[in-house]
Amino acid sequence: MPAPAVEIRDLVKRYAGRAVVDSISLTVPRGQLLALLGTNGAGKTTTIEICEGFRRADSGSVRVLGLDPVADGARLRPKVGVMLQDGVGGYTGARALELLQLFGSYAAHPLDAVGLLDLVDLAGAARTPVKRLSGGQQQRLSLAMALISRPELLFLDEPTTGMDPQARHTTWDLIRRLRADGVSVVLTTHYLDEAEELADNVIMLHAGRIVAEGSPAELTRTNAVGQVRFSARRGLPVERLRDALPVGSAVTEVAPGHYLVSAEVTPELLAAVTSWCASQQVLAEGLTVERRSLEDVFLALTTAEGAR
Ligand SMILES: Nc1ncnc2c1ncn2[C@@H]1O[C@H](COP(=O)(O)OP(=O)(O)OP(=O)(O)O)[C@@H](O)[C@H]1O
Repeated sequence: MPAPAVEIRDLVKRYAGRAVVDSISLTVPRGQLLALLGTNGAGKTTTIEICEGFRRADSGSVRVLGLDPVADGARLRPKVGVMLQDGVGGYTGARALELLQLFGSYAAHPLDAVGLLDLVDLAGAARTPVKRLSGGQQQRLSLAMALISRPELLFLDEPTTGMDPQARHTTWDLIRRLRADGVSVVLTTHYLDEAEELADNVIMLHAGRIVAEGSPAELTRTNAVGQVRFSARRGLPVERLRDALPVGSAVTEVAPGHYLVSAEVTPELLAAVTSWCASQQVLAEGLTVERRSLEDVFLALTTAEGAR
């Protein structure tokens, strides 16, 4: 069995005595995509830059494709693609295609630079100096630079920040294709829909610690209470409806004739709401179900943590 793509145990990184990564452990199995979510300054970039060998840990162990990112850096680099937050920062004088070809020249079996530029929708900008590319175009070039060496593992630091919606969707499709080809991916993002769309697993970081982890479905199921709304005549006895629902449900008349049920949303819950209404000769109109998104879970967890 090959070693996991990434294996981190009890990782600690301190600046001026303050732990900005505070005893984090995680594993990314081969071929999977992990999304690291977190508030600003949560420690996402620090964690992945330690995995990339750009920063050193104060304690804990980090193995990337079974190797030590610092001691085995020379063996690891050809296997790993890295997209930094400011990926083309140092190369603004070069033209897009030239820069990509330069990166390809470092790799043993590079992808074709022209084809790759096309894949990230930059064929028309091949001869444009990098400094004249828009922010979103620079991001796409930076992604191509991470891909040209055919990496086994990709680190993408906020890959779609600054992209327009169309470019984001193109990038998501590309990431999905890479993942389908067996490439392992670790990405950081502030876009919770991005994590929900792409990730096998999500880790939420706050102030250097993991506050939640699981698949997007697990996180939204286990950490979230959903909502059911409906309209009916005013003044229904909400306590009696609540008593007919699973323990932990709450029912309020939020405005005259408008009702809100907060509970874990299951088929049984909906059946219980509608059958109670039927028993009262009440027609529940405009019944809607709102499942909590990853964003709701994230806000709830980080707000609660922040308040401690
Ligand atoms: N070289 C450094 N020296 C001192 N403090 C640093 C250094 N690098 C990062 N930090 C601090 O470490 C903390 C974590 O930063 P990091 O960049 O890892 O967070 P992040 O989760 O990637 O944040 P963002 O979402 O804002 O990019 C921050 O408080 C940051 O100010």
